[in-house]
Amino acid sequence: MTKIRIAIQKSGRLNEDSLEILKNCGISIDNGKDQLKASSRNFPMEVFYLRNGDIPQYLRDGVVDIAIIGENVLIEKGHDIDIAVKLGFSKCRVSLAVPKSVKYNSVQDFEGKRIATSYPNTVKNYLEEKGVKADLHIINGSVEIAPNIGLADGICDIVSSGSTLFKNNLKEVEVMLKSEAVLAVSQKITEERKAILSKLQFRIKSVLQARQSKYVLLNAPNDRLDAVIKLLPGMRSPTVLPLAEEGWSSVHTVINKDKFWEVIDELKQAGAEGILVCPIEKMVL
Ligand SMILES: Nc1ncnc2c1ncn2[C@@H]1O[C@H](COP(=O)(O)OP(=O)(O)OP(=O)(O)O)[C@@H](O)[C@H]1O
Ligand SMILES: O=P(O)(O)OC[C@H]1O[C@H](OP(=O)(O)OP(=O)(O)O)[C@H](O)[C@@H]1O
Ligand SMILES: [Mg+2]
Repeated sequence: MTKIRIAIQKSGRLNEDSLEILKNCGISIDNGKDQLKASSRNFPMEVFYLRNGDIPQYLRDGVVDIAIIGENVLIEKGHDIDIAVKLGFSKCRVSLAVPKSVKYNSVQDFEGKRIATSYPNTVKNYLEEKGVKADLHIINGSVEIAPNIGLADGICDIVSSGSTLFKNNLKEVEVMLKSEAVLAVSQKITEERKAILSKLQFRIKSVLQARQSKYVLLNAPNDRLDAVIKLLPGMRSPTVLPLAEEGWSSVHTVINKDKFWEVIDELKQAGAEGILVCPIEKMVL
């Protein structure tokens, strides 16, 4: 039987969330400790556990068909690789930073300076576009220490909370790109495996939509129903059911989780009571 071959980071920041999203898609993976390859019991899929930085080459060679990888790595090493869907986790940016004490005006300040980074292509392209020439020092980790030990004048690295920059007395001065985990696809994927990919994509979409949404149940007096319903768009329109107590209704709907706290005060003011908010496991539109 044909299986789709997916690359997942062996260990590191993407590993857990990548396995979690497959699990939420109902895909069980037999996973022995220290195994570099595993198969799914209930979906035509083989999983390869690889280093994040090696994955673009595996995709290019067609050794794997798809991968869960940081968009930033594709920008650095995989311009020829397609993105099927953005996965909404491991959000970060790739930025230039300099010591806090340095007075910074513009990207032109990097002219002739030494920049330490693990993302040389990204920095080179960014600076070329701005007409700036700098001297790049490629290092694989602990990049933020470079200015403190006299290795570089500035750095380019991943920033999320900013705490690593802060602890190393650096400040972020240019955001070069924003990134999140994505499902990437090899250009060499066969038609047969594309059919499996489209099944997987359908499941991932349902999981991501569900993660973004909450199921809301509330009670409202019938004479306030119109005002309550106006605040609740729902998937099509809210469900309204009579309560056992005369003159009251129960309203059921789906709300985008980012909007929930905004809407709740308005709902209370409009007369809603006993508001319940529940997670949604899957959502098929
Ligand atoms: N602090 C962070 N916050 C959010 N996302 C991050 C952060 N650091 C890294 N990422 C994202 O997670 C990906 C994996 O990062 P991680 O540090 O685990 O691996 P790595 O050392 O770059 O790769 P490898 O697997 O080759 O060792 C990065 O490419 C980036 O997309
Ligand atoms: O802005 P922050 O929230 O501090 O995150 C940024 C840091 O996270 C990543 O390092 P990681 O912890 O993955 O270590 P690594 O260099 O060993 O990959 C990245 O390389 C930064 O150093
Ligand atoms: Mg890291």
